[in-house]
Amino acid sequence: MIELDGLTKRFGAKTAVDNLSFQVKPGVVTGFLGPNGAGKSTTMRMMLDLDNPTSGAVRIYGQRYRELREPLKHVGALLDAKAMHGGRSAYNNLLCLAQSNGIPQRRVAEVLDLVGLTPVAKKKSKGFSLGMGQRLGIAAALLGDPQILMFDEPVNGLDPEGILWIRNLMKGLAAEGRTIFVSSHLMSEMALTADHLIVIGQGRLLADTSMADFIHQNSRSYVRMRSPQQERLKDVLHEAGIDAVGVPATGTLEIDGVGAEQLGELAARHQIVLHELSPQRASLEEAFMRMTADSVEYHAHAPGAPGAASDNPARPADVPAWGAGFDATDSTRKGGQ
Ligand SMILES: Nc1ncnc2c1ncn2[C@@H]1O[C@H](COP(=O)(O)OP(=O)(O)OP(=O)(O)O)[C@@H](O)[C@H]1O
Repeated sequence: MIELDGLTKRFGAKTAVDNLSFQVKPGVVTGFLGPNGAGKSTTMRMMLDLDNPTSGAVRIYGQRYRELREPLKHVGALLDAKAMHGGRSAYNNLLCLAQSNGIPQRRVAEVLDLVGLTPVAKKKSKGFSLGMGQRLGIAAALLGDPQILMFDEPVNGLDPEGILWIRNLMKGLAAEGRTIFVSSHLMSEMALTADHLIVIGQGRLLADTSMADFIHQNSRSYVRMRSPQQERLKDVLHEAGIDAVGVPATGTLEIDGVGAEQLGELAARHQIVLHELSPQRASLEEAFMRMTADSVEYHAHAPGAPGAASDNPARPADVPAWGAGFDATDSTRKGGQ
């Protein structure tokens, strides 16, 4: 269990983290989300005592991180995969960490095997690719077999097989009763991995809720209809007092607040052929963009970019335009740090 109580961090006039209070509980994967500059990394650094809070506190098992004896046995963290000593081999990097934390040497080979780096264990880590560096960082986090694991952008640079591997690893570790806290910009990945979400914007807590509730509360669900008799269908819906919004790009109608069953039966009564009748479940990305729209500091202004279009009411025009490009551009940026 990790507890944050009124955690605040100011850099001069800038309040990076603003009175954050939440708990990260064991047995589930907790995702940590927020737009660029929201304060995620600063929060994680304070959790690990790498930065001092301006006020407030973080408690891990009721103690500060720096008060933990042999901390790697309690908390494993991947914050910056480049933190390794580049001139040392993967094996020696982990061996140094193990020795300074009273961890048996045999554990080094175990974690290298676990992350798939055994074949390059003797190679200097400065020659590692981004993905190999991530795996080495994850190996370091796992070294002390800790109950708490914190990962900042763990899938950054990993190939699809690596992404699947870390997803299953995190879920497996949570199923063992460990506390898993993970930040990522990859919304689709977060939706598959996290059970619970902490969302921050401009340093402040925006949500502390289950994944299902977050999506439910922050997004619109609707039914999509497509028919070769679109105009007739529109008229029938209109006569029934049902508002339908046309989406020219897809040639579909979108209907809020009426179930697919009712719409299907209405169409059938009027002998209208349907080519599509599908309830739309909102994505985490959409819910996230709706919730954080007001707290995004760095807006992209790409004319015509996905998300800027106003023809789809599921993604309103006031939502920032970094929609589909967000994952890719941001993980690249992170990787360049
Ligand atoms: N050492 C520092 N000195 C001054 N300002 C800082 C420092 N570290 C972070 N900040 C500022 O604090 C805010 C929060 O930054 P932080 O890196 O924690 O955000 P983040 O949510 O991790 O962002 P991203 O998703 O872009 O990595 C930003 O405005 C950042 O510029």
